[in-house]
Amino acid sequence: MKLQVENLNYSYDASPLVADIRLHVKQGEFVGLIGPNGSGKSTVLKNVYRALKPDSGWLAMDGEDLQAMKPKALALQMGVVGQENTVPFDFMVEDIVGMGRSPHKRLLEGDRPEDRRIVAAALAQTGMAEMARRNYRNLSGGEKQRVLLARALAQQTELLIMDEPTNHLDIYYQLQMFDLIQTLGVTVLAAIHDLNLAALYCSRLYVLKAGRLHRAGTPEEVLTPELIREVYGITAEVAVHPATGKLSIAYVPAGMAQREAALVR
Ligand SMILES: Nc1ncnc2c1ncn2[C@@H]1O[C@H](COP(=O)(O)OP(=O)(O)OP(=O)(O)O)[C@@H](O)[C@H]1O
Repeated sequence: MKLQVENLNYSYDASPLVADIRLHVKQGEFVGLIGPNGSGKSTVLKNVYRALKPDSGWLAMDGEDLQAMKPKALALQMGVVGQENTVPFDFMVEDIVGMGRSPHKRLLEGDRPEDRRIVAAALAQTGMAEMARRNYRNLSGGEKQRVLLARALAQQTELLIMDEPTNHLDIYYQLQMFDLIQTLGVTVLAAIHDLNLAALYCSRLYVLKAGRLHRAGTPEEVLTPELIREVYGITAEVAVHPATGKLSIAYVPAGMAQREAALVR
């Protein structure tokens, strides 16, 4: 399943918030969307998963116009792990994960043994099996995030759109979640804040700055100290880590850099 976004423009009010966004995710690719707070990552993703309607632009999955797709057809092909993780009612964890099966069922059809098996597998894969009967509302932020991933896994789509899917997770579950997603071999577009995680898992990155695409390329092409300074305004050292063979980024706080400079003088 490939995803194409061409010349996406979106504004919440009169001034354009994201403009001329063009991004492509090839079949099976894990692509990251990075950029500072407020740069428009969620806005782009919301246009992709149709929580927002583009002012203009063309978005497609395998060449099929996303905006013209019926909701059920879309839900069979695109799973979403969004930032918003509140639910209005008292649902049990397994109920929420079970919602991932609804696009696969006919109207009012109950759970089939296959659905129960898939839900149980998704709960096990995300380490939530023992909390299956807990009230979702009483979970921690990280546990909720794992439930929402489990729901997306139960949906069994070929494309996953994820908005900061690991921001509440401890480091074990951050790695476990991305490892798991990688082994699924599905196509992924994910907004990611942690540049080290992005470097570990993404084959390509798109960098947003103030609603515009600032750079695109492999982590090695994109995550240079110069770009990190341009986009985030901080000093960073970037090296290939011998243990992973991937880029590793160390941030140098401004105060520390000044003290170092003073010592050298
Ligand atoms: N419903 C809305 N109405 C008006 N402005 C909005 C709305 N939602 C978001 N914005 C603004 O749009 C800008 C981009 O927000 P967005 O959530 O897309 O950024 P982001 O890159 O995902 O940020 P973060 O890293 O903080 O999650 C922000 O300045 C935000 O305040």
